[in-house]
Amino acid sequence: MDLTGKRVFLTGGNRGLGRAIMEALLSEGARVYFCSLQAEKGKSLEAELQDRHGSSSVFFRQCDVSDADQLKKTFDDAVSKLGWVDICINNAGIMDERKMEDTIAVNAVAQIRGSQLALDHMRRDRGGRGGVIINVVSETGFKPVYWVPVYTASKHAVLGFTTSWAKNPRMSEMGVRWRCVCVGSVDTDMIHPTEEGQMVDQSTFVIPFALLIEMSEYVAAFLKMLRDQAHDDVIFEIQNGTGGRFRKRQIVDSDGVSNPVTVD
Ligand SMILES: NC(=O)C1=CN([C@@H]2O[C@H](COP(=O)(O)OP(=O)(O)OC[C@H]3O[C@@H](n4cnc5c(N)ncnc54)[C@H](O)[C@@H]3O)[C@@H](O)[C@H]2O)C=CC1
Ligand SMILES: CCCCC/C=C\C=C\C(=O)C/C=C\C/C=C\CCCC(=O)O
Repeated sequence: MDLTGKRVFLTGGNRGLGRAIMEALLSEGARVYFCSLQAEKGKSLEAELQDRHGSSSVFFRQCDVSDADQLKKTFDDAVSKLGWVDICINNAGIMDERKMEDTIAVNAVAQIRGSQLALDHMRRDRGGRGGVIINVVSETGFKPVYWVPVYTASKHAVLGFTTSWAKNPRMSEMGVRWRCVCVGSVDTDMIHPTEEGQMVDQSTFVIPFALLIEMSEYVAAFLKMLRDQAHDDVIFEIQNGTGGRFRKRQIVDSDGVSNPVTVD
């Protein structure tokens, strides 16, 4: 897919992974509408990026994605500013085991709701132009991680939702592709818990620096995934040093590989 002129809706764009992807997409000639919780940071980033890429290339609106009404109004505003949305990136997320409801609301419900808004807008069978819906999940979407069980549950939810929609037999008629970005750890604010309790058993938590993925590798892999329209697979895994790859989820019996069951 040529990204020039593509119209992108992105949640959580003011820092971390979202910001890096937004800047890369703008450099590729895409136009991006982004939202985040922090109004001041978002406004100043919008001004900085408009100076660099042009005033009609990037738009910001403050939005709490866990508020259904705010998310709908923000998505509608993106459509009105951009004309339409080709690529929806549900990226906003939090990690704090003390805030179970918030974690599920932001990481799972808001990504699901964002996907539904995008699908309704993009569906060719209902007059839309088609598009791609990308949910930024995590490796925790398909593996247990004992430091962060609630966070892990929220990511499993989005993986289940996304792979289920992608299986809909009418999806090619709808003209929509689905992706789950399942990335390992990238050094952003999120992976540095500052308060006791943000993770379970923080005392045993050590960041294995050798596993960290460089932001530049994350961005390159993400763009590779976006350009690749050939794959039916939904899960795109990004691990340190791999450059990213599509993969299937398998359930393997405890006696090894005797009877692997591919579930997507
Ligand atoms: N950093 C990492 O190692 C990994 C991150 N991820 C996922 O990537 C996504 C981005 O994470 P990072 O950039 O690392 O984190 P970050 O903490 O640097 O950025 C999170 C972004 O989400 C936004 N956000 C949070 N709550 C929001 C809300 N209620 N409404 C609107 N925006 C909200 C923040 O404003 C911020 O822009 C998250 O979904 C995270 O779970 C996945 C795997 C690994
Ligand atoms: C490698 C550093 C671990 C930092 C964990 C903190 C937050 C991670 C959030 C993510 O979404 C990252 C996704 C996966 C890494 C988490 C655990 C690694 C488990 C290692 C393993 O058993 O494979």
